[in-house]
Amino acid sequence: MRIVALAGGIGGARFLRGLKDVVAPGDEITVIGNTGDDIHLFGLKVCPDLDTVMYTLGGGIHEEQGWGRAGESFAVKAELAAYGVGPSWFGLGDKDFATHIVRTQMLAAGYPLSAVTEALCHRWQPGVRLLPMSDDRVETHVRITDEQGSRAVHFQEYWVRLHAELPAEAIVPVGADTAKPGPGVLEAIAAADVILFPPSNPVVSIGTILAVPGIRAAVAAAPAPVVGLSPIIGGAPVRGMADKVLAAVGVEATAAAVALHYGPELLDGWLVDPADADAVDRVTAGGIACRAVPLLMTDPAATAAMARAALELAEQVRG
Ligand SMILES: O=c1nc2n(C[C@H](O)[C@H](O)[C@H](O)CO)c3cc(O)ccc3cc-2c(=O)[nH]1
Repeated sequence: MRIVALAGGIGGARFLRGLKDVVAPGDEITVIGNTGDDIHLFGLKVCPDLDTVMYTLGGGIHEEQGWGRAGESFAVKAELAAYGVGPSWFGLGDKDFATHIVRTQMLAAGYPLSAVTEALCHRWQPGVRLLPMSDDRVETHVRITDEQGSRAVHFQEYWVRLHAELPAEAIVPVGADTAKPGPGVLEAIAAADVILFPPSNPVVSIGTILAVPGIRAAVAAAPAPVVGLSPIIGGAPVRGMADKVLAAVGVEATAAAVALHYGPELLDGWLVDPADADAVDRVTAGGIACRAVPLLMTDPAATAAMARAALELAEQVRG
């Protein structure tokens, strides 16, 4: 079976680890990774969501954080600060720097991001094919208003330095409108037997992937059933600040609202947590099959059960 998942960072990567546990030998998992979180720092290109998937599935992730490497040190970061070279609010560790140096070196040599990602994954062996949503530069910016007035800040500054405390007035994936789907992306979607939307951020992760011209239409037209898992449990995001960016696009932070935001032209099935069982009728009425199953990824067994439930729902809705 060919499974395609559109994934962002921490939630998506953790879900994929459970998916790997439940697929049969010979099944192929292709991950279309969000690159809108990418940021250029110290002359290096950092790809947080691609790296989180690669490190999580490759066994190098800092488990509690869900980003960056396990067993990190921050000597380079301290030296940069000693030179007064910022920003200091983004925690790049010494091991992580090597990834960004290799990536930037390969990009400078003319390799596209997709080839760079393949090369990095050759070391990490994540057990999935990780495709950037695009080889073109897309960077999500957030419009905010504070004492300096109204301005756009890079998503990472909004998320990490500002802790998403200010309302996000608009979310702009800069470059998305002229970006092309990365190599293999549309082909993987068309050839998929199942397409999954893991519990990633529906706006800045999966929404950004769908903003690349051609990808949303490809998912909508795909013969495969599309099943998503709610990132909202009990009316609140499990982690991160998804409610802040949902508000920016006028979507309430509920399990039902996110499903209807994707819409029945994209989704065939949607899983909600039992805490949101009241959403089942609303989602079903919206033309999307809906089931309530435990969605808290408390441990590998729980995550595997979620992945199994998603694949089962896909078979039930397969038209
Ligand atoms: O909250 C934080 N998130 C950090 N993240 C997480 C990042 O902001 C998120 O993973 C995504 O961009 C949101 O999904 C990093 C991710 C990387 O790949 C590399 C470095 C960082 C550093 C931080 C950090 O200092 N604080």
